[in-house]
Amino acid sequence: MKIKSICCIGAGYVGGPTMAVIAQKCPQVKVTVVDINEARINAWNDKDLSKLPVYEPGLDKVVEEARGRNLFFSTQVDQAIDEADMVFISVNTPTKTYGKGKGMAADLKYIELCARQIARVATTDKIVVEKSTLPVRTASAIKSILDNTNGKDVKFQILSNPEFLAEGTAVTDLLNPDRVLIGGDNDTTEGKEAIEALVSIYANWVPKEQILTTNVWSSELSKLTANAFLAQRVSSINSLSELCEKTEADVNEVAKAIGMDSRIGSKFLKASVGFGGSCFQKDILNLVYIAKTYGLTEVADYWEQVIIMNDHQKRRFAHNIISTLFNTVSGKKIAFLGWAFKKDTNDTRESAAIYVADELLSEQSQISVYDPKVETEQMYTDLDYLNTRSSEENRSGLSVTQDPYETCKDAHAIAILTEWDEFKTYDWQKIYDQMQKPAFLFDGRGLLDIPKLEEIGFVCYKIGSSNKNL
Ligand SMILES: NC(=O)c1ccc[n+]([C@@H]2O[C@H](COP(=O)([O-])OP(=O)(O)OC[C@H]3O[C@@H](n4cnc5c(N)ncnc54)[C@H](O)[C@@H]3O)[C@@H](O)[C@H]2O)c1
Ligand SMILES: O=c1ccn([C@@H]2O[C@H](COP(=O)(O)OP(=O)(O)O[C@H]3O[C@H](CO)[C@@H](O)[C@H](O)[C@H]3O)[C@@H](O)[C@H]2O)c(=O)[nH]1
Repeated sequence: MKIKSICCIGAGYVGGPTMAVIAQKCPQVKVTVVDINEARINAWNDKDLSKLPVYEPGLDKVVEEARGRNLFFSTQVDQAIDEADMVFISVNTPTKTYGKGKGMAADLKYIELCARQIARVATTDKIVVEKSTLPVRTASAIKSILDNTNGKDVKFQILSNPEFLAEGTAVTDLLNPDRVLIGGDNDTTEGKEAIEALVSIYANWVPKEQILTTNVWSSELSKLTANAFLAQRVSSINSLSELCEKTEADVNEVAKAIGMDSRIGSKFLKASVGFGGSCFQKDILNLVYIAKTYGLTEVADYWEQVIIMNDHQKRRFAHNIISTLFNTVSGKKIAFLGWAFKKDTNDTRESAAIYVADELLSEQSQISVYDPKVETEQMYTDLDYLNTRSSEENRSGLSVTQDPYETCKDAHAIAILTEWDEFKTYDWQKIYDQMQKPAFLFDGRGLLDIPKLEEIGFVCYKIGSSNKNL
């Protein structure tokens, strides 16, 4: 089966970049990305490419090439579904905030709405592709909805095609993926044809040996597993960062030493203020919930520890600032460099910065933030979402500037929350001169040249080293 038209429901951090790359690499396929969020669609259609709703290095070029040729962004969801041979579902699947499984299970209401909408609208056979990250066995629920509510004898095939891109490197990850995973029904001719149809899309730029096909359940579970393993490495090294601080070992040296063992590997061993992002915590909680649902208590507890460690790491960083600043930050200005959950993205979901700010605001500090890509209102939305204090209190406790020197001026301490490269290039002498003394600096990312800063006069804390001067 040759795919001529693709619809993707959800124009977010995954739907937008993924479809832009598919459109760029498959000029013969019409790709329409739809969303109910009109402002987001308008931003995707903005002539000014710096206004795209997702900031990713290189994305503007890909969109520029394909948009209007075979890549379209629209709010006409029904029309795009009906036209398509293949429909990707790439909507959000956040942690449930209500009812059974609150705080753990994935909220699948948006997925179910999509399935019902596809069933209602479809007049021709469709391959429905799960691009969102979903609990294992969700495909059977989607299939049941599609088969039972269409009523027009339309045939549906369900594929699982989880996305492994990381934000900040989305375009290069999509262009050169380690693997593309496609789960489908290998037992039937129709299932095999559907798998082949999706394989042939990716084969336009991904070598065939890197396109892995499995059964649907393995594919769904592999996505949660991959994120759990990655996050586990960060929590593992973060747990040791605390031990390093007590023992005069250096976590970067330890990471390098163990990472040179090819069985361990060197990636994802960077100690930090804690992992953030929209995926790791959500997906591990989901995995824990699934394990609990099957009565697998030990399995659930094992993975939950990754989250417990991460929460500890964020809290520990904030408490360390408070205790170092003579046990009080009340009324003291603390400068935050970075708010995004990692560099090269404007995404702030679950960013460690939010939690560190929340702890410090509870101690009545005055926070000033600079982040090169995050909008001011987003920071307030992030804090308000925690519900710790009123929106007015968040606004009076935290201010935002567009100038890092302004942010750091008169501060008692600077905290590095995101590893933006530009922070390394600042005039640190100038920053030091304009700060309160002692000028404390807390590097939550192991980003800066600490000996050089100490020479200037800063009193530095670096995650995972013994910090003898403090
Ligand atoms: N962000 C990542 O880096 C990443 C990577 C891999 C996988 N994922 C997974 O991909 C999925 C999407 O993540 P995201 O970060 O792109 O989310 P997102 O919140 O950025 O985007 C989701 C979009 O779906 C839209 N939407 C929701 N319901 C809709 C409906 N019924 N009809 C039309 N549009 C609808 C929302 O308006 C939103 O714009 C999640 O399951 C996530 O776990 C995310
Ligand atoms: O050694 C490391 C590596 C990462 N992090 C932090 O971990 C978080 C997540 O980083 P990263 O995984 O690079 O970004 P995400 O965009 O969240 O990507 C993850 O989550 C996506 C959504 O499921 C998956 O598709 C990706 O494969 C997976 O890497 C960030 O806060 C990083 O700062 C560290 O602290 N130390």
